Amino acid sequence: MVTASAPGKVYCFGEHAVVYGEPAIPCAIDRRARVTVTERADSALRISADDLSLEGFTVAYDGGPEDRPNVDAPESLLDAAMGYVRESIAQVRDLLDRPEAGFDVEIHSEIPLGAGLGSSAAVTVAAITAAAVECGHDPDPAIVADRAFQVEHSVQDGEASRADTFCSAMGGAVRVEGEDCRRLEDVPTLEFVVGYDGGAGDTGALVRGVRADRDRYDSIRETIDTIGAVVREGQAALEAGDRDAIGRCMDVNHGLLSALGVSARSLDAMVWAARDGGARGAKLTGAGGGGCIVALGDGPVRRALEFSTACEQAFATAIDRDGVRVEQR
Ligand SMILES: Nc1ncnc2c1ncn2[C@@H]1O[C@H](COP(=O)(O)OP(=O)(O)O)[C@@H](O)[C@H]1O
Ligand SMILES: C[C@@](O)(CCOP(=O)(O)O)CC(=O)O
Ligand SMILES: [Mg+2]
Repeated sequence: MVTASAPGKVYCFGEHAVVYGEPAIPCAIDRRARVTVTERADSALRISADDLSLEGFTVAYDGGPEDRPNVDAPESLLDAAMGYVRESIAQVRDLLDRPEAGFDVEIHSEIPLGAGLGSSAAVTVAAITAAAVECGHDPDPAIVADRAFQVEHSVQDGEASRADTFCSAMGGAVRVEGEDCRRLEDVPTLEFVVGYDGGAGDTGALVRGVRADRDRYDSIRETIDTIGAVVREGQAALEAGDRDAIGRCMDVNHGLLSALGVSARSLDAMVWAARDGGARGAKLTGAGGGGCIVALGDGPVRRALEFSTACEQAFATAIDRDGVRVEQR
């Protein structure tokens, strides 16, 4: 039995535009998904996920060619909920050339689902690591990041960048531009507050919507280019430790994400509540549509968010310098 954990993330800058080759800078945060994997004597896959918004359930796949789950829930719901774990196991079977390997997989996560904090990447990175280590193979985090990207790419119908998965595997602040992924070592300790509206967005659908508009409108292509320019300014601000400049870039980035159509009334309300509470900058994080915002600030910002009717939960968080970790083997 092996347990691995991997962090969620916030985007300082660059979500959505990163899908089209612009740079992005996500930061790992101190909220983790923990996945425990035990190899089975047969080739079945049994997944237990008690934090799922569908109230938590266990599904078992028989591992045969049909490979259908044995629980009574609509297939589309199960596929959406379990796709990341099934594909993670498929990647490990491929990596280790063990197509018949069977596993019990148990997931516990502190990261709200579909809220822009990268729960899917964290679950995927932790599941791949735990399953590989359980089979006696200690994978390099860069290999895990690449395999986890393949998972997100396939589950999200080809609509994924390497940003979330690389960040979760490596930890810290990272910069991703196409295939070029690296850690940023000179980023100061930043105090973030996350505001969560209790809702979620559909990452695949939101990315497809932006892509359709980008194919149709020059203004959307230019907005995406401009997000790239903001990320470059934001990187310089981060490396200089200039919090006012970092905050300004976050504010501009939020405006540009609104222009792409991926914000929401609740996200805008939380962004303004955070700014009213003294945040140096605030923006939505992740795919948008609902879920979380990230603000640069501390206690007063958290309290301002708690008073906002749009906000269901607010918490302080910090950059987690650790990426994926084997917790128990
Ligand atoms: N605790 C969990 N247990 C099982 N699956 C999870 C868990 N957390 C996340 N997932 C998977 O990730 C999906 C959410 O990913 P996504 O829409 O990309 O949003 P985000 O990555 O921003 O949280 C969930 O629908 C589910 O498939
Ligand atoms: C919109 C996007 O840039 C980030 C999605 O982040 P999240 O899954 O909402 O946490 C998509 C991607 O980079 O794969
Ligand atoms: Mg995701």
